[in-house]
Amino acid sequence: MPTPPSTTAARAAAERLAGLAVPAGALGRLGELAVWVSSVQGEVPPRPLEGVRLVIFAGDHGVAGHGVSAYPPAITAAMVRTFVAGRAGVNALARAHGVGVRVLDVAVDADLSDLPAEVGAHKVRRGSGAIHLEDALHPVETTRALEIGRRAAHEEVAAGAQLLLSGDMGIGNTTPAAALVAAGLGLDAEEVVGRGTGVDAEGLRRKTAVLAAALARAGRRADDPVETLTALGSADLAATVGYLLAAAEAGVPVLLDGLMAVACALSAERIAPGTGAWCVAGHRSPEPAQSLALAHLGLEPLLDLGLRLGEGSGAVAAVPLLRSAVALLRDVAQLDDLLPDEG
Ligand SMILES: Cc1cc2ncn([C@H]3O[C@H](COP(=O)(O)O)[C@@H](O)[C@H]3O)c2cc1C
Ligand SMILES: O=C(O)c1cccnc1
Repeated sequence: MPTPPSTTAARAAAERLAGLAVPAGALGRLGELAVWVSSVQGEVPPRPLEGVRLVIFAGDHGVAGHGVSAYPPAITAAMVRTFVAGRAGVNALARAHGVGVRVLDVAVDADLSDLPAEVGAHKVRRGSGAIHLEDALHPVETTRALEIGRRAAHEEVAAGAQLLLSGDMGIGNTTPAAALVAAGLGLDAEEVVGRGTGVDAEGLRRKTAVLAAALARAGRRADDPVETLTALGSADLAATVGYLLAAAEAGVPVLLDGLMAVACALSAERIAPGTGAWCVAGHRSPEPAQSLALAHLGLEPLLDLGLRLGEGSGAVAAVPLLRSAVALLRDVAQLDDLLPDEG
């Protein structure tokens, strides 16, 4: 279990915030955010956030062959190549905001061995199982995927990361991610299903049926969070869970993205209660399952832009807000220091 963020630092940060040369409460959520950064860093004022790193976990999903996405599975491998080339949506945002990007092929159903070796060095399998028909993974693969994600986080922390973001790439992945949320919160398919890349009414019906069949197939196995990953998740989602678990254990804060990141944070919280305290929510996705999971974790997203891209984009877009919060609590004078001494 992760140790909680420092309450001593949070108290001292709240005191510093209350004394700033601004009207009480005028910094709104930026003030709260600055206090949170202090508490996860254990430092007042908080340190400027250097080493902000995004790891994108890529993989294919058997359900993508069953009409649950508006796009074909071949997009997954093409987008992995695009991340490596620096030309995806999240690359543009990451360059604008000084965020380092790394992509890992955990379970893409394609041969990407021509890409730099580190991309596919820990590939678990080619595609995860179609969860309405079969388990996503063999239990040994779940363990391996969790370990790959943990290792990625440890490597980033060892290289100096002070804030970690996770990204996703995989056509069809909003289906297993919604299944993780349904399993974690005891909800039905209809309550968690969303349009993902933009399926039409017929697609939404198919996706709901796939989700309902998957949840029925998993049955009581959904009561156990690791079994849930095996039955209803995927290798790339399990790796993301491992990444979030390791970040919290290392005491490194996490900025969450959309549905996949938040479904994995919910899974991580089920495995190791307290993980969510190390997370802040970057944005609200239109996917209902993301809002349901955020509410359960007690997280209120910073941005609400109608963004439904994934890749870590909503987290990267929120990085300037975290940096703004830190700058305010570090650099603004104390009101008492501006006033002439009395007496
Ligand atoms: C060109 C393109 C780039 C993307 N980047 C992220 N996603 C996002 O959309 C997919 C999930 O939605 P669904 O479950 O409906 O397939 C994932 O690949 C996710 O990363 C993309 C999707 C497309 C088509
Ligand atoms: O919530 C997300 O991050 C999301 C939604 C739709 C498609 N891809 C990602």
